[in-house]
This record gives sequence, structure tokens and C-alpha cells, in this order.
Amino acid sequence: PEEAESQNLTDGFHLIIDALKMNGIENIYHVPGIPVTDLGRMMQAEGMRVISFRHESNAGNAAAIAGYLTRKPGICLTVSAPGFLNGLVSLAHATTNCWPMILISGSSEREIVDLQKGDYEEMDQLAVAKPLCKAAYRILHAEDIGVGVARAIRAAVSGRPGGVYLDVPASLLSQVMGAAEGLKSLIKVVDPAPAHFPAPAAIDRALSLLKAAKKPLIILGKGASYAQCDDLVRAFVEKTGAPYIAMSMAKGLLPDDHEQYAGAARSLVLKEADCVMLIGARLNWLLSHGKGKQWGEPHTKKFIHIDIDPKEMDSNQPIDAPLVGDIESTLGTMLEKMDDWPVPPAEWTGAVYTKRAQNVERMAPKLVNNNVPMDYHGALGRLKRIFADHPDAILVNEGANALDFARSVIDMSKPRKRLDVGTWGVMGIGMGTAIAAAVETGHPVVCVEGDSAFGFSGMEVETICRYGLPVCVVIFNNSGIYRGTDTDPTGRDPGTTVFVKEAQYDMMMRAFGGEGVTARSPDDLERAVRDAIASGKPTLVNAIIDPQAGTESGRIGNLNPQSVVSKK
Ligand SMILES: Nc1ncnc2c1ncn2[C@@H]1O[C@H](COP(=O)(O)OP(=O)(O)O)[C@@H](O)[C@H]1O
Ligand SMILES: Cc1ncc(Cc2csc(CCOP(=O)(O)OP(=O)(O)O)c2C)c(N)n1
Ligand SMILES: [Mg+2]
Repeated sequence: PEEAESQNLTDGFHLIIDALKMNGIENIYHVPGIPVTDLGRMMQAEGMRVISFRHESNAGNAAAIAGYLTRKPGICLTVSAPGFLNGLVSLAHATTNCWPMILISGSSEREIVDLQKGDYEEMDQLAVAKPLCKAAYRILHAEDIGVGVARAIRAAVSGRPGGVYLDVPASLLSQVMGAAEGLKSLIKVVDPAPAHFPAPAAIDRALSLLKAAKKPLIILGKGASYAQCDDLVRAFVEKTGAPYIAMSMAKGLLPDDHEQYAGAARSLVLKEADCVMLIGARLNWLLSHGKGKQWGEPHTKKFIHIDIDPKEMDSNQPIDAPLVGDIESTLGTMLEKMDDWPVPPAEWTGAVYTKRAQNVERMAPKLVNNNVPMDYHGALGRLKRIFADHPDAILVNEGANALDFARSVIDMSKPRKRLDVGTWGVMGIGMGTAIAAAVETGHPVVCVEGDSAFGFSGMEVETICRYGLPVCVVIFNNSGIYRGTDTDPTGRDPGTTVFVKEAQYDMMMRAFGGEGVTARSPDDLERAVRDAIASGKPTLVNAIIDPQAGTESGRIGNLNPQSVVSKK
């Protein structure tokens, strides 16, 4: 190092660090190992925040949600082959959710991989990654590191955001070049996510369609949350006066108690609306592809759709007014032309808000009980109150019943506070997501986890304790996947979807120095979670839920194929 200093040299290690830091990237989600062990150490030594995990899938989920929360690519750094593969699920998950993430993996040298000479952890990682992410690059020469990192950043955040793979062969890291020349080779990316305005004709077409609607409905998706133009979204929704619904991660863009929020009247508005405006939401399986009885098919609804990806239009239903552009530019332009905007007919808004009140009324009594064993609604009624008292707290949520019930019971009042399984419905996002939410925002994080969902990433409770993160994990422990009542018809083994009855998950958190509590009643649960938020200490609340309380696959059991062949 001394002579390098004296001859003023730099190397691949330092060029990668400098390129990331130059572009405002400071956090690295990582599992150490050959050939990136020293890269991780040097990143930390240079002041970057390197969070080391117990499995790359969790580091990847952390990087994915960091991208969603910050609009900068979340960085996951892994070893080659198995470590790279472990990170791929999260890279594909980020790409599916349109979140910017870069998976940087060490790899073997081309000359060895291409002749399959059998290296330590040998794999043609670039080829494997390409089909699963938005873009994939490999850097072979130190002087190309600036370009490689710049292109990875731009690919991750421009247009429809997504996951990018950046392949770093081991020898690249130790390549040396002149420090001055190295600095010159680095690129500070200018305007990485350029604004994208729809054509004026497209704006006018959409406005006239929306203005003519007798029963307009706005659907906000997580793309609208990601855009971070919250005031504009609110101003637009309020200017239209239209009822709106929010997809799960768009909850809180406008507060869930907003007078135009129609979440509790979702069935009515989807069936009856005559003009539906999608803002950063895809008409995919989560919206039944815009088809079927839920949409009052056959229907003659008009669709207006804002999306930055032109290929999204007509994906499921013909779009009458496509608006291809970024949400901020599009809504800003529309608002400028909406001065004397008519309010929607009172019979429409009246019908929607009456239905909403009826449904809220029906749900209310279920949420105020102190039953033992707990059911989902009794437990969630308390968490609803806690989140109302802590609007800055972040809710991480996964499971089946644990997910479906929490999504409709726990209201959000601020944007980007509900982080869940996303478009794929991935189990296991919990701990990685919680860790990145705490690291990126500093706010308290409460994870509402099914016991099966928790099991996918549960080892990271050690990571949470090691970094002393303000994370409270609430496990809805119904002793099983969906329910704890499955049986093996032969009587030999446990049922396929049951777990050890009332497993003591709280002991896991205590094992690493965190707080572990068992809650048997809603009162116990409320006290334990409020104490955790107050203390800011890593806490796991093992909430014992009645195994009879749930249903299989929550609300989407119908997606399972059914066997019509009678048993032999
Ligand atoms: N800044 C943006 N402007 C416009 N569209 C965006 C922006 N960011 C993401 N998107 C789009 O938002 C959509 C997000 O849809 P989706 O993930 O289906 O949301 P949800 O599941 O909440 O309905 C994607 O089609 C993506 O292309
Ligand atoms: C990577 C992956 N593997 C399996 C599955 C399939 C699944 C969907 S929901 C779920 C767990 C439901 O049980 P849990 O205890 O969490 O919740 P609850 O209903 O309250 O009992 C599984 C295994 C998915 N979606 N992703
Ligand atoms: Mg369960």
C-alpha cells in the first residue's frame, strides 16, 4: 500500500467504492466471502454502512426495498455462484416490483469459466442472471469500472425501475491503475431517471374521458408511492373529487381515513365504476386482470392508465387513454388543465361512501375483543390503534391470513409505510425488508408476520440484534401455514401445513440479546408492542393465535388447481 500511495495508484477495490460513493450510494447489504471479503471490509473502512446478513436472500430483499424507499439502487454484494444464486430471487423480485436494485457478485475469471476448468464456485453468472433482471453487465478492466457502475445505476432507476446484475471477476479488484487516471474514468451520473412527459394529445384525451365520467374511480399503485410526488398525487385525487382505492403498498399515499378513500367499498367501486384511472398500478392478477364478475363483466368501462412503461398498456384490458410518462410529470401537466373541474355526481360518491360506512360499521365490533385464544381481528384491532398512534412507524407484513387481514384492518396515514410481499406474494421478505426499512429511515419498524412467513428469514433476528435495530417482530402464531389444523390421513406424520404447536419463537430473539415476549391476549399484545416501540429494542412478540381462526391461502385459495380425479 505504501508504494501504491507513493506512486499514487488506485485499484479495482477503490474504484468500485469511489464510483458508488460518487453517486450517493452509501449502504451495502452483504454476506461476506471470497472473492469480496476485502471489498466489504474496505467499503466499511471508507465509511460506507455495510450490513452483513446470515443469508443473501435477505440481504437482497433489503437492497430491493432500499431501492423502493430511496429511489437510489439498493446494493446487494455477494460471493460467487451459490451466494450469487441466493441473491437472484431478490433481484428477480425487485425487477417484478419495479424497484431499483443492483446485485454485485464476485465471479471467476472468464478464461476459467469459458473453458469450464472447474474453479472454486465457478458459474457463468452473467448468463444466468440476464433473463431474471432488467439489465446485466460484467466489468473486466479497472478503467471500465466508472462506466460499469454508471450504466448499472442508470439501468436500475431510469424508465421502469428494476434489478440490475453487475458481475465483478475477482482479478478486476486487484487490477492497479494511476490514481489520477482512475479518478477521471469515474462517472457521476447526471439525471439518472429523466422526466418523461406524455404528449399533449394524450393528456387532453385522458382529461376529456375523466371529465365525462359519471362514476370515476382512481386506483393508486406502488408506482405512485415510488414516484415520491406525494403532494401532487393528493392534489390530483382531490381535484378530481373521485373515489380512489390504494393497492397495498400505495396505502398511506393519501391517509386511509381520507374522505375519498373507498377501500372499504372496493367491491362496489370495481363493479360499478364507468371510468377507471390506473396510476402506477398494473391491471394484473391483483386486480383480476380487469375481468370477471368482480368487475361487473361484461362491462363497458373506460380505462385511463399512467405508466412509465409503454408496453404495460393493453396488457390486460384495452386502454382508452394511455398516458406514457412518469407520474410526477403526467399529474403535474394534467393539473395545470383542470381549473374548473366538475365534481362527480353525488349519486355516485354518495353510494360509495354509504357502502364504505356500512362495511366499516360491520367490521368494527370484530376488532374490539380480548379473546383468548386470540383471533386475527382481535389482535389486529390493537395493532390498528398502535399504528394510528405512531404514524411514522413502518409496517412490514407477510403471511396469508396474517397478510390479508392486516392489509384491510391496519390503516396507513403516510406514504411508503406499508412494505409487504409485493406483486409476487413472496414469503420471506420480512426480516430483510425490516432491516433495510430501519437502516434507511431510522423509524421504528413493526413486522406483522405469519409464523410460516417468519420462518423463511427468521435467522436474521441475530442481524437485527447485532445492529440494535428498532424492529419489533410480531408473529401471528397459529401453529401452521394458513392454519394449524392439517392432519396426515395415514396418521404417520404431522399434516403438511402444521408446525410445532405454540412454538416459542420469542426464545430466538432472547438467544441474541433481544426482548422476547409471549402474548396470549390482545391486551398482552398491545402492551408488548407499545413497550417495544417505546424502548426501540429488538423485540419478538409471539402472539398465540387460534389455529381454527384462519382459512387456507387467505383470499386467493381459488388460484390453486383442483383435482377432479377421485382418490384411488
Ligand atoms: N415514476 C413512475 N412513473 C410512472 N410509472 C411508474 C413509475 N414508477 C413505477 N411505475 C410503474 O408503476 C407500476 C407499478 O405497478 P404495480 O407494481 O402493479 O403496483 P401495484 O401492485 O401497487 O398495483 C409499474 O407498471 C411501473 O412501470
Ligand atoms: C417463497 C414462497 N414460498 C411459498 C409460498 C406459498 C405461501 C403463501 S402464504 C404462505 C405462508 C402462510 O402461512 P403463515 O403462517 O405465514 O400465515 P397464516 O395464513 O396467518 O398462517 C406460504 C408458504 C410463497 N408465497 N412464497
Ligand atoms: Mg400461520
